[in-house]
Amino acid sequence: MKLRFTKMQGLGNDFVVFDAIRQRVELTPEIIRHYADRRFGIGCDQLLLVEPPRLPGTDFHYRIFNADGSEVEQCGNGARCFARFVRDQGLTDKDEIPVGTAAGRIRLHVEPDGQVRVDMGCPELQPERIPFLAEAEADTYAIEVADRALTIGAISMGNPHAVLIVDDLDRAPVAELGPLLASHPRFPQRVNVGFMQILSPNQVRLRVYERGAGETLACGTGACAAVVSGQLRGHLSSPTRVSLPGGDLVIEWAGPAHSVWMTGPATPVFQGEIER
Ligand SMILES: N[C@@H](CCC[C@H](N)C(=O)O)C(=O)O
Repeated sequence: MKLRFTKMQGLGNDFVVFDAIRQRVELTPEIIRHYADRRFGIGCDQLLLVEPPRLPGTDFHYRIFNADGSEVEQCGNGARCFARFVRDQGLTDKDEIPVGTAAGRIRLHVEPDGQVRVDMGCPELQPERIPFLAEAEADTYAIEVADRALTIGAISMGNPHAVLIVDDLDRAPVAELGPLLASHPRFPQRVNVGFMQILSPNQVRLRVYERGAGETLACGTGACAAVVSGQLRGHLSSPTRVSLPGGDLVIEWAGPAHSVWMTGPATPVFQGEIER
């Protein structure tokens, strides 16, 4: 028996997407790691499952798994690919699609030019809800990593993010500090680590070392978290263009208690079948 899948990408952050409404998809961490493997499997940063709705007022449920097999709460580039997938597969003809994830509800808007605009919900800043071990909520936190004193922003977009500001993104120690921060004991569920260079109040450059996937070409929730952190620190104003190695996203945020909006592309790459 074979399983049908679609390979998709959002700014080079790539996904294997399964329709789990019209076919039975059984996954274990080991199977996910196999499908995600770029040599022995299909290859992806994350695997996405399209399921029937679970939350009232939603049309679908959306599950996300990192390449290491871990299930996560949220994925921004994946959300845009999800919207494109359910329309391309004839699962909906709506332009506005309410979807449930492990982090709650998100709303996907397919624009006339094919870009997808996503209401990613409100950022969570309380340390215990990120989760991050800290005495009290703050815009920045001091943290020690490999004998270095760093300053980070800590934010949840449904999934946890640490954001560092750097002077020169090309020389940022992503490969060195990314894995150390991603598994830092103050982040009990690990964390995605963003390195942001500020070019102007409305433009930044960003690289993200993702929990469970390593450095990717783009991270949608990472872009949202970076802009929230930049605004909280007084460096940015809305909207902000975020230039990632794989391309640009536009992020809008009107401040605390408001949703973060993300706009960007979603592209199918190919369809295939794989042995179950
Ligand atoms: N690439 C994603 C985020 C995927 C999940 C993340 N690695 C995590 O573990 O939280 C995005 O575009 O947001």
